Amino acid sequence: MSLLDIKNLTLEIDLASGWVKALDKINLVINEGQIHALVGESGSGKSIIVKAIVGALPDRWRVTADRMTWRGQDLLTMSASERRKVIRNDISVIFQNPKNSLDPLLTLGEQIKELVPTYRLESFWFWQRAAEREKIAIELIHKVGIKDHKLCMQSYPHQIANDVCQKFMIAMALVSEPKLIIADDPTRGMEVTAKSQILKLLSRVNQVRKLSVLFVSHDLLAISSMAHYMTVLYCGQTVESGKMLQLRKRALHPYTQALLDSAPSFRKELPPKSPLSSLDGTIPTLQHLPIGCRLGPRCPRARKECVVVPAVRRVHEHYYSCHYPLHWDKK
Ligand SMILES: Nc1ncnc2c1ncn2[C@@H]1O[C@H](COP(=O)(O)OP(=O)(O)OP(=O)(O)O)[C@@H](O)[C@H]1O
Repeated sequence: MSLLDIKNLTLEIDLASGWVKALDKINLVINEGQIHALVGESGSGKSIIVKAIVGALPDRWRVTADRMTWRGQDLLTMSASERRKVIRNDISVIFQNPKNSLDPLLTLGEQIKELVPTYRLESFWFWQRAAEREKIAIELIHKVGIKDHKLCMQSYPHQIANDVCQKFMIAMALVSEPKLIIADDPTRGMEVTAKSQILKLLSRVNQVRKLSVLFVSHDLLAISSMAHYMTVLYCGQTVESGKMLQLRKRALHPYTQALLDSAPSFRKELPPKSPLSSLDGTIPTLQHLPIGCRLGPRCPRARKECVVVPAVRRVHEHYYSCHYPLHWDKK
């Protein structure tokens, strides 16, 4: 059974100009033990999908879906408190800017110890429990590769470097022994070494603990070597999803291909100093969404049929939404 199963998730936002569909029939399935990459340009709706999963959207926004289940339980019909309980027990989220997610007035040690769930404590007396919390926190801090646990635990969020803070967030995410970690662009703005350390850490967590990871990023290159499965978003629509290797080898959607082509490492035949290819134009704002396939105005293969939203098609485990997919030219 899949952990998370989302079918046709639609999110409408009320802007000054009226209601707009920020997410339009999004599909996302995450299986146990899988690293799933959710990829798309800035503004494609990755963060609001994360917020929709954990139920952190403003109440006035309209969320509908044909199916949105967590381990078979329907998230949409659950009461707010039931849903909070499910999320607290099973899902941990790591946000883009780790320092914004921490309390600036508490030391890191105080914050991680507070998160240790009581079921992980064996002692009865509170002073023994405090020591147990400390032990669990230190173990986790070491596990994520922070050597000086004392310095880390005594520091306030503003006193530590961003990459150490992100590793610490991963330690915090592991405290509750979740089934799924959602990492919302955790390496954004980091330099290459720090980025690769965070990626390796998440990959190790996945292998050692069999933990599922939903890795949200606009950086296809960063995650392509670690993710098993990938879903590509464009402007609030799912354009393609499938096994990472399959998508890299034979993408069917022009947008996925454009993303792959814009990453130098996927183009081995590229002569030095030649320009990287990219799609013309930019992602539209919510106020100016094109009708039908939202890639239409930027798509090199667009034809008149593209004013109708393409249905999801399936080839084995590979899903795509395009009237004129690559390699399948209509006569
Ligand atoms: N609170 C909000 N009010 C109005 N529109 C919003 C709000 N939050 C997000 N949006 C809009 O929803 C769309 C998707 O935003 P989202 O932050 O999910 O994109 P993203 O893919 O995560 O981008 P990034 O990679 O930059 O974080 C954008 O057009 C954004 O302007």
